[in-house]
Amino acid sequence: MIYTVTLNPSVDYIVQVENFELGGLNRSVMDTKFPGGKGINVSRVLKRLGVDSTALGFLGGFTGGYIEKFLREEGISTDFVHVSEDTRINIKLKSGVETEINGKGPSISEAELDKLLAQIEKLNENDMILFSGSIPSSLPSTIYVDLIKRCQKKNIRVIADVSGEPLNHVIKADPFLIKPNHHEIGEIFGVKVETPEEAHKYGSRLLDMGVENVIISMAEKGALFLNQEVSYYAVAPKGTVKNSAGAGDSVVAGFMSGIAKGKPYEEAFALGVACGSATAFSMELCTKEEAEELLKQVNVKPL
Ligand SMILES: Nc1ncnc2c1ncn2[C@@H]1O[C@H](COP(=O)(O)OP(=O)(O)O)[C@@H](O)[C@H]1O
Ligand SMILES: O=P(O)(O)OC[C@H]1O[C@](O)(COP(=O)(O)O)[C@@H](O)[C@@H]1O
Repeated sequence: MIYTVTLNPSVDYIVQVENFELGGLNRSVMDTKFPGGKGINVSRVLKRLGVDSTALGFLGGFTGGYIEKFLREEGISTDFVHVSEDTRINIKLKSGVETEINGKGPSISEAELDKLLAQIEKLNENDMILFSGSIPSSLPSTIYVDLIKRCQKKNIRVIADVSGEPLNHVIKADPFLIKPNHHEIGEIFGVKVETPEEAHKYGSRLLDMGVENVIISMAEKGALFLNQEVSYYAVAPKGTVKNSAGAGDSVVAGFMSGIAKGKPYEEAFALGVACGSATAFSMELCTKEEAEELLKQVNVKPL
């Protein structure tokens, strides 16, 4: 079974304003909301690709209730720990450019965390688990390392999509796969990463530190896949961006679905890139049909 863990889910409030004026009264020309948070997006895209997963993490309040109901209506299996504070709302403001305000999220008590740890203890060797997204402020930045180690003791394959300080910890915990974007990998090494060649250079350093596989996504420039045996680069398909929130999560979902179906890394990676771009070109997460259509344009080359 595949498990996705979202410690800090969100309701994503997507609002479009023409000529946004800071400090003024702005009225939206379009607004909508979706369940969000990285693992949740991955579970939703996996479902569309025909792969089942169970979504874990913390949900609370009316926002948490909305997410849980939405996921169940999509046929996604969920087993969230219910917490006393409300799940956050993240604002995705579109006005020519995309601006995001992500909330800090509810605080998680020790008893609530213990419930998640007990769920992890029940997982089995053939399971695959994704840890992704920010960490609620009441939990330590090393929490993912603790969770990863518990999974590794059971030989569970661990994928992590995290950023900032938690990423610095996770890269030392020998995960099966991480998926930083080019800004996030640049932050690890205190450099700017702008070209596939630069991404390759710093991705290789992560492999030397013990990470088994690395996908570095580079928005409109596409993505790289690296491990000790191969390095691939895929240029992103061309199209008009409607809402890029969830594009990175879709790369992870496409790749995980390929792995779950026993495809070689090269194919799983190509599907990941197609899913990422298909999500960027739609208001919501990509459908299977949209991803398969774009897959025809994804050309994976050795780098
Ligand atoms: N402007 C774009 N044009 C085409 N594809 C895009 C664009 N933005 C994102 N993508 C696709 O989505 C993937 C993930 O995007 P990226 O912005 O790097 O991830 P994240 O959301 O994690 O920051 C890219 O590898 C690419 O396939
Ligand atoms: O946990 P974080 O880092 O605040 O990110 C949460 C946000 O990221 C998303 O999961 C989208 O992530 P990506 O654009 O990286 O795929 C949103 O749904 C959510 O609002």
